[in-house]
Order: sequence, then C-alpha cells, then structure tokens
Amino acid sequence: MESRLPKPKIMIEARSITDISVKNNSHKVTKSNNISTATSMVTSTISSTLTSTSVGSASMKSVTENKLPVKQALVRAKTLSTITRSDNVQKAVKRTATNVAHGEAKKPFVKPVTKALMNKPINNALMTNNTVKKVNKIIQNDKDNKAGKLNRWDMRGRLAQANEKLSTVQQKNKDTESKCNMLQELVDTLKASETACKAKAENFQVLNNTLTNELQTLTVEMFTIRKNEEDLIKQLKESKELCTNLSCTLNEFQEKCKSQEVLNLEQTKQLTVLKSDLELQEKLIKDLNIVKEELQALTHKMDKERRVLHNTIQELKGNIRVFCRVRPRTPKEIEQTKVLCNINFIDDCTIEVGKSDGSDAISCSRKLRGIKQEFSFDKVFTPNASQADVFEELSLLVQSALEGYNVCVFAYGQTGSGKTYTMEGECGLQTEGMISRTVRHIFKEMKQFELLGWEYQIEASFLEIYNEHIVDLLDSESKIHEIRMVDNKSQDLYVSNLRVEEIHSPAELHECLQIAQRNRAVAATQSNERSSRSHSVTRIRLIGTHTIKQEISIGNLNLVDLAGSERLKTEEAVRTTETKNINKSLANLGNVILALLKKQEHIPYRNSKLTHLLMPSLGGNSKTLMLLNISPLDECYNETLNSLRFASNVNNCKTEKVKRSRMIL
Ligand SMILES: Nc1ncnc2c1ncn2[C@@H]1O[C@H](COP(=O)(O)OP(=O)(O)OP(=O)(O)O)[C@@H](O)[C@H]1O
Repeated sequence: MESRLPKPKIMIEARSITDISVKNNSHKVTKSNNISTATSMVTSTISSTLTSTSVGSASMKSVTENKLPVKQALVRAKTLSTITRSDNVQKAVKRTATNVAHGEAKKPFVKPVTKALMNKPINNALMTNNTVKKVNKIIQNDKDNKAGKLNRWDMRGRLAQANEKLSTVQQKNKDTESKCNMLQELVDTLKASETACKAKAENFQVLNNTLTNELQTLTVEMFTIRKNEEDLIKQLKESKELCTNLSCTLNEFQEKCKSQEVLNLEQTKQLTVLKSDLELQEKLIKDLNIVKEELQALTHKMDKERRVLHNTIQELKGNIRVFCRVRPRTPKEIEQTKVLCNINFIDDCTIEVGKSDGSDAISCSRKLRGIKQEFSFDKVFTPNASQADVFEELSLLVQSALEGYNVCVFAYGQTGSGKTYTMEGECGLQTEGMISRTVRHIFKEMKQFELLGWEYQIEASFLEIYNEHIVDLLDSESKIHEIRMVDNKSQDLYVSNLRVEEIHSPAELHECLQIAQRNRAVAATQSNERSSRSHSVTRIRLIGTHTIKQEISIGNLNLVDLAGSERLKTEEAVRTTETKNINKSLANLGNVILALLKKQEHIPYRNSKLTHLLMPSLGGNSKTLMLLNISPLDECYNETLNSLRFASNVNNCKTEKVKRSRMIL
C-alpha cells in the first residue's frame, strides 16, 4: 500500500491508515480464535481504536480535505500506536478489575492518552504478539480475582456475571462492527481520495511538465531578452555617441545659422532694392512690349512692302531669267591640253564667243563675218565663279518660293558642260550644289519667317524623265506615274504614285538627294564619263501657315538638271532612241518658249513630259531661271553656240504678271 503512495505528504497520512488496518486485522484474528478470551483486549483495543479512530477519522478527513498539518497527523498516529502498548493494556485491565470490584464493571474503560505515552516509540510488529500474551494473562488474573470474590458454588452469580460480560462484549462487538463498517467506509473514502489525489498528482505532473516547458521557453526568452538588452545597451551607447556628434554638428549649424541670418538680413535688404528695381524693369518691359508690338506691326508692314519691292525687282528682271555659266577646264582636260575656244566676258551680262582659230568669223560663202558672236543674259558667270556666287543670285528666287511663288530653276547645256556640277555639286561646302544650298537657305529663311508668325512644312520628291517615262528616284519599285492637274481652278500639277518625303532638316534632304543620285540612270558618253541621259527634277513644296493672320502660302520649287542638249551624232547609234527623246523634249522646250514669245493661244506643253511637267513654271504663275552651262573647249564650240542661241531666245520670252499662290484660310 505504501508503494502506491506518490507523495511524501500523503505517505504521512497513510501511515495512520496503516496503523488502523493493523489494529483491525489483529482484532479480526482475535475474534476468530476466541471471542471471549479476547474480550478484554478487544475492549481496550477497540476503546483505544475508537479514540484513535476518532483521531484517525479526523486525520483522514483532514487528509481528504488536505487541511490537517503534517505535524499534528504524526502526533495522532503515534498516539494510536501507543495505546496498543502492553503496559498500558495491563494497567487498563487492572483498573477494569478494580472498577468491577467497586460495581463499575459494566462501563468500558478507556485509558486517556497521556503525553508520556505519546512520546514513547512505536513498534507495531511487536505490539500484536505481546498484546495477545498479556491480554491472556490479564484474563487469567481476572478470572482468578473474580474467582476469588465469587464463590465457586455461586454459579448463578458467576453466570449472571458471565452473561453480563457477554452482553457487554456483544454490545461492544456490535459497536465495533458498526465502527468497523464506518472505518471500512472511511477506508473506501480514503481510497477514493487517494485516487483523486493520484489524479491530482498526475495533473500536477502534467502541470509540472508544462511549467517545466514554460520555464525552458522563458529561459530561452530570458536569454533572448538579455541578448536584446545587451544589443540595446550597445545601441544606446552608439546613439549616445551619435547624439554627441549630432549635438556638435548642431552647434556648428547653429553658428552657421547665425552667420546665415546675418547674411539673410543683408540679402533681404538687397532683395528690397532689387524688388524696386524689378518693378522699374517690369514697367520698362511693359513699355518695351508696347514698342515691340508697334515695331512688329511696322516690320510686318515693311515686310509686305519688301515683298512687293522684291517682286517688282524680279518682274523688272524678267520672269524668265537666264544665267550663263562657263565652266573651267577639268584637270583631265588640262592634262590632255584641250584647246579652249575664244570666249570674251564683255561685262557681267554679256559674253562673246568664237572659235580659237577664228574660222567661225568666215561664213560658208567665205565672206568675213567680221565680229565674234555676242550674247546677253541676266548674268554671266566666268569659270572662276564659285557655287556661292551663283547661289547668291538664285537665293532671291528661293525667297520668292517661301513667299508663295512657283519657282523653276533648270540647268541647260550640252553633256559635260557642268549642269550636274551646278545643281548637285560635289562633296564639301565649297562645291555644294544649288539643291543643297537651296534647302539650307530655306531653313535659314524659315527662322526669319517664323519671327513674323509663319510656320512652314517642307515636302520633297525626286523624279527623272528618262525616255519619256517618269521614274520615282526615291522608290526603287517601278510604278506608272502620270502628270495630272491638282484641280480645274489652278494650273498646279502633280505626279501620281510619287513618293513625297516630309523634310525637317537639311540633313534629311541631303539623305534623300543621295538616294535619288544612286537611283538616277547614268550612262557613259563620249563627252563625259558620268553623263546623265535623263532629266532630273527635284521638287520642293513649301507650305507656310500664319495662324494669326489666318493665311496659308504654298510655293513650289522645281530644280531641274536637264539631259545633255547636244545634237544626235551617227556614232551614238546605241543611244539613238535615248538621244532622240532627249532632243525631242529639249526641242519642245524651245517650241514652248517660242510659242510663249509669240503669245500664241496654244502652247504645246503636252508634247513632251518635260514641258508638261514644267508648264506651271514656264508660262503660269511662276518665276523661271535657266542656268545655261557652257563648256570652254574649242571642240564643243558648235554645241556652245546652239545653247547660247536657245538660251537667248528663252531670255527674250515674256510672261504675264506673276501672282502669288496665297489664300485666306
Ligand atoms: N564650275 C565648275 N568648276 C569646276 N569643275 C566643273 C565645273 N562645272 C563642271 N565641272 C566639271 O566638269 C565635268 C562635267 O561636269 P558635269 O558632269 O556637271 O556635266 P553635265 O553637264 O552635268 O554632264 P551630263 O549632261 O552628262 O550630266 C565634271 O568633271 C565637273 O566636275
């Protein structure tokens, strides 16, 4: 039973229970052997037991309730043990006998528990055997005593005495049994409480485990907290250092602030002065704006007047103007010591030509002509004239295109006379041709026009007329291109299926020009190794918009590099058709010009693609410039003469008063 008890506290209580059990057992043994013999012993034992039971009961109750202190329980347990001691039993028996003698035999005797007895040691094992022996001895003595008092013959008395004792014992036995039952119940209760205690103990164990786990967790947490604490202390230390540094910096800043405040005060003073200055300036700006507006109005008025004057000058110069340019000998020609024909530049506008040997001065009838042939043009350029010199004269026409006029510049001359050089030029700024210069000039002039409120959109297209077919030089795909009228009202023409590029910079146009040059049909001729056998046309459309004035101006600029104007020669059999077409278109150009000169009703523009395309530039709302190119070589003299005669005819051609293509939006 002891082994099943889990806790020392409970063991202390159980010790009392053990004592009780032992007494019960001994009581049962005595009863089974000899009830009468054990009567006295049982009387005293049960008396003692009752006393101890009441104590034990209280103790057990306390155990159950877990209220009795351990010390008290121990004392009571000792008391129980002490009661069963043999000495005490003997004394109790003696006293019982004495009391019986004095007529108190009916009352059971219970010896009170003394302090001395309580202090004596307990020996339960010995107690059982010794007690039995001593009880027997007491009973014997008692018998002897009684026997001594009652006569042997007094059987009735002895019987009555025995019956009395028996009834007493039986009564006590009953009491004892009921007490035993009570004790049994008590034992059951205690067992139940033990089970409850065990359950509690198990709960406590679980709780203990939980608490142990919690303790471990808390320990870990504590370590973490300690570590954090250390870190925080470290951080605090660092923060303190930082604080110290910051306070130093703050001090510095405060000092700086002070100096800044001083500076600020000075600047505030300056600001006040500047504000008053600003007010004055604003007033001045207002005044200046008024002046500016007045000046703008004046500029606009003057611009209008300038345009009128410019146009008047152009008209005075002629709407079809002819420049003559004589090219220098090429390095190759110098090397070959090619003979130059006789050319005299009489003035800026007059040129005199003749054969180098003077043979042209004699006519077919062998009569002396007497003088060289003289031709007058709007301008004559010597071989020393640069590209810039030529463009200076041409730029006025470009200006007209920006103002909304149709302008046509075409280079005319025999193969190798310098047409392509004049129009397209060569690499480098010095040798840059008229097309590139025109574009740069347009962009430069545009800025001036923008100041006057004009915004421009530039479109460019490149085409060539080869064998009476139009070819798009920006599109390598072959398509059918037709010359068509824009509408019935205007004389404007356009070419169908032609690629038109919007140009935003001179570089963009230069790129287009390079593509066009690559695509251009070039064939080698006897006169010039890169001679062109087609008419090349660069069309630049300038669309200007003035949002304030609600005006739009459209100017078309045609820059044409014509094919060689030389006459058909027998040795050029391979190129017969090609040359025939070239000559046809150029001859038709002459016819158109003659018809214009004679003011004929019908002008044969449509006889060739070239005249058809140039129609608006020749007789319509246009300003035309023919750049006649001449070779200085004696061997080219005849073609030079032909070209000079043709150009002279053009120069004499008069057109109607030119109108600007400008409309109100
Ligand atoms: N003003 C000039 N200054 C220097 N060299 C020139 C000048 N004009 C023409 N040349 C040179 O003369 C040669 C022929 O010129 P270019 O090719 O322009 O003739 P072209 O009339 O266009 O011939 P084609 O009709 O065959 O195209 C070229 O080598 C060119 O460099």
